[in-house]
Amino acid sequence: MASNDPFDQTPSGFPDIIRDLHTKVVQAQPKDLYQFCGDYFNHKLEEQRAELLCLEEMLEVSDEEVYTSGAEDYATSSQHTLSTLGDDSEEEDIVGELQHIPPALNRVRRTSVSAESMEPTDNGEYLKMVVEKTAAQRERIESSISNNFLFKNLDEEQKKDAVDAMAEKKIFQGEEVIKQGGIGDYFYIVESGSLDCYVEKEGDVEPLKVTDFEPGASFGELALMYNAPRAATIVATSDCVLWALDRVTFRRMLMERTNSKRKMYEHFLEEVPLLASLESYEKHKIADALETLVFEDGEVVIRQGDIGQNFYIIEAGEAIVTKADASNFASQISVLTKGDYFGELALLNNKPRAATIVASGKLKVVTLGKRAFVRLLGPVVDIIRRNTANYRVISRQVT
Ligand SMILES: Nc1ncnc2c1ncn2[C@@H]1O[C@@H]2COP(=O)(O)O[C@H]2[C@H]1O
Repeated sequence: MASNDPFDQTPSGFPDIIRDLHTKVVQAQPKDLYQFCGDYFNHKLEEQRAELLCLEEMLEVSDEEVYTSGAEDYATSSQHTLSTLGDDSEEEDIVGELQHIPPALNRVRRTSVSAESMEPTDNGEYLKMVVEKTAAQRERIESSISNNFLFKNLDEEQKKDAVDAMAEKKIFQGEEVIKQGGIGDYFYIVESGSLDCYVEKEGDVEPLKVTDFEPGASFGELALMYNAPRAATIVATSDCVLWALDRVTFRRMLMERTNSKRKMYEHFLEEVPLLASLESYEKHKIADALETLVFEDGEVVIRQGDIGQNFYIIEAGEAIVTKADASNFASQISVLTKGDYFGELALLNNKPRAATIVASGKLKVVTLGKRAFVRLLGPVVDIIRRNTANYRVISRQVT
């Protein structure tokens, strides 16, 4: 007779997982149990993903490719695994292991990777992903990431790790790179081509295009950051070259900073009137690109007549706007406070700065470069243009 005890259905392996977690909990005595358990499972998922990526790629490439390329890299961490590849029974074990991967995880995307290894760090704490590539490919990645805000504050060593870990992915027009609801495997940077991003909400007749991506843009971070299903579908609108960064490297290198920047600016950006019509995801992308600057009382932020490259929003404090007439007589036009913006005219019309802005007391601003201004504030440029009409009125009053 079939047992009614639900614990009889416990999948094999589960008690071991719980026992291991239990041991770790007893050792760490965490204050926040849910967070600790969440972190534990995330870590396990990352380890599993890293191993699977490595195993899959090794099974795909020929032995010759594996042994000849990056032999140094394999010498330590992967030697025992590689040395088993020639042995049929061991290879079956590896294949068997892969077959136990949940089907969606098993659908790891193919890249034009010739060989890939996981390299132990000096302190042996984690493994680094190394995807073989040519000097020309490295140069192309370096140039692509130099256009991307998330990579801006990495030190040289971290940049090298990122370049090592990236894999080139060629996409044809019409191809779907990410499917909403799918599992997050890679974070992507666009080297060339363009892609559209669609979100389908429950009850929608069809997916809605929410944004598009051009060279220098990146996408695919959400599922990796939050261990959530893919939040959007991304389709190439032309042939594209993308650089794919695996989930483990992304989380180790970029997640913390991205997360903390988005959190840091979240509240402030919600309160900026100019950005009120933007979706919260668009505000997150703005947060990625923002830099905070602090000016002391009397310091000039922008000077009339200079060539300007930046756009500013006031985070705290006040700024005084003055404009000089033809005889160089300066009059105060207005006072800007928290949430107000300035510096847009020079970016919109490629002309020198039309006024001088000076800090009145301590002034904290966030700034966006011209490229980010164009890319991220595109949806509100009409509002900005409409607002500039006011300046013309003010400037007529002054002159
Ligand atoms: N409005 C949006 N909502 C959700 N994701 C978006 C949106 N616009 C762009 N995206 C990107 O689309 C990606 C789909 O995969 P991810 O959920 O991993 O990460 C998502 C974001 O990088």
